[in-house]
Amino acid sequence: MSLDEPDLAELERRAGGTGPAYGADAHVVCDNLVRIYQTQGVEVIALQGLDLLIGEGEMVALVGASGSGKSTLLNILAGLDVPTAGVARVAGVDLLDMSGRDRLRFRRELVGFVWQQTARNLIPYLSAVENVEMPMRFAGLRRNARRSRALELLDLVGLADRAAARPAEMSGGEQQRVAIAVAVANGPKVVLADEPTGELDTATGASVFAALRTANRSLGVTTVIVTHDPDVAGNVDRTVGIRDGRTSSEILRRTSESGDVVVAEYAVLDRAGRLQLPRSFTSALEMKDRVRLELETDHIGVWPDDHR
Ligand SMILES: Nc1ncnc2c1ncn2[C@@H]1O[C@H](COP(=O)(O)OP(=O)(O)OP(=O)(O)O)[C@@H](O)[C@H]1O
Repeated sequence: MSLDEPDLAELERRAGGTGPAYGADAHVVCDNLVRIYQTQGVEVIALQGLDLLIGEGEMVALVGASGSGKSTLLNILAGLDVPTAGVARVAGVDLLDMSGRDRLRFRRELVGFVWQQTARNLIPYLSAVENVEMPMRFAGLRRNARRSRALELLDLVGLADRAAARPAEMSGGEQQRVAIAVAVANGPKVVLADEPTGELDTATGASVFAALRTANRSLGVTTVIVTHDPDVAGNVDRTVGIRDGRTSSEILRRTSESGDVVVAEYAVLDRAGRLQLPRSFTSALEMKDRVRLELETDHIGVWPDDHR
């Protein structure tokens, strides 16, 4: 047998089709994720086979109309809700196959949260530094180590001088920045933020995004943010659009060689080759039910059905 020829194990692997699994290297994997809610005999399909891969250390925003499934997805990634079918994996942990104890450990050690309601993030009668220390207390870190790490994290989010302030003495933006320090206190692998700037004005919201970005870059923590903020694409690596419980579009932010930030929008092509055309495009050309496709050398043309 020549050296170039595959050996038996390789042939078996190819025959069995057991190549690397979808998203084998990704830090967050959603593969054909389905979540169906049953309320009073009525079924609501909140996620309809959603695919999403997020790399380690990436900062991604999830956007989409109200009811498109963003919070459902975030709650699943947080280990707070269980999908009906599909695969959901975060930092190597399979979220469909976990005991109650594993789930608790996952939520305490591997993920950090920032919620929209500032009051849900912080304990009102504790100072900023005591709030940041709280998760480390649960994790059993000693007092001195806790205090110095908490002060470091407050410095990271630009609040070194507010360590002694209680939540009521801080602005909404400052409270959310403390909440980011709390979320990363125990060194989670992933930070999940649900509308962290939802209650803030644009300028204050920008300071919260900046703090999330600093935490993401300096700690290397994968960051997923649900937001309605229209300017978010300029603040994150990738903006994923969710429509009707599926990923439908992506906006990528890249820095060109000359240092300019280039933002480009793409439609998502799923593994079955399905593409969701933007509603504004299909309605502008009155496309309905079916379209005609033509393969050109470097693109595919899509025309309205001319036999209607
Ligand atoms: N606990 C639940 N029971 C029944 N239906 C639910 C439940 N949670 C969400 N849904 C439904 O699932 C769908 C997706 O909801 P979800 O909250 O994930 O959307 P969203 O994109 O986060 O919306 P918003 O931007 O308004 O928060 C909606 O139709 C919603 O009514």
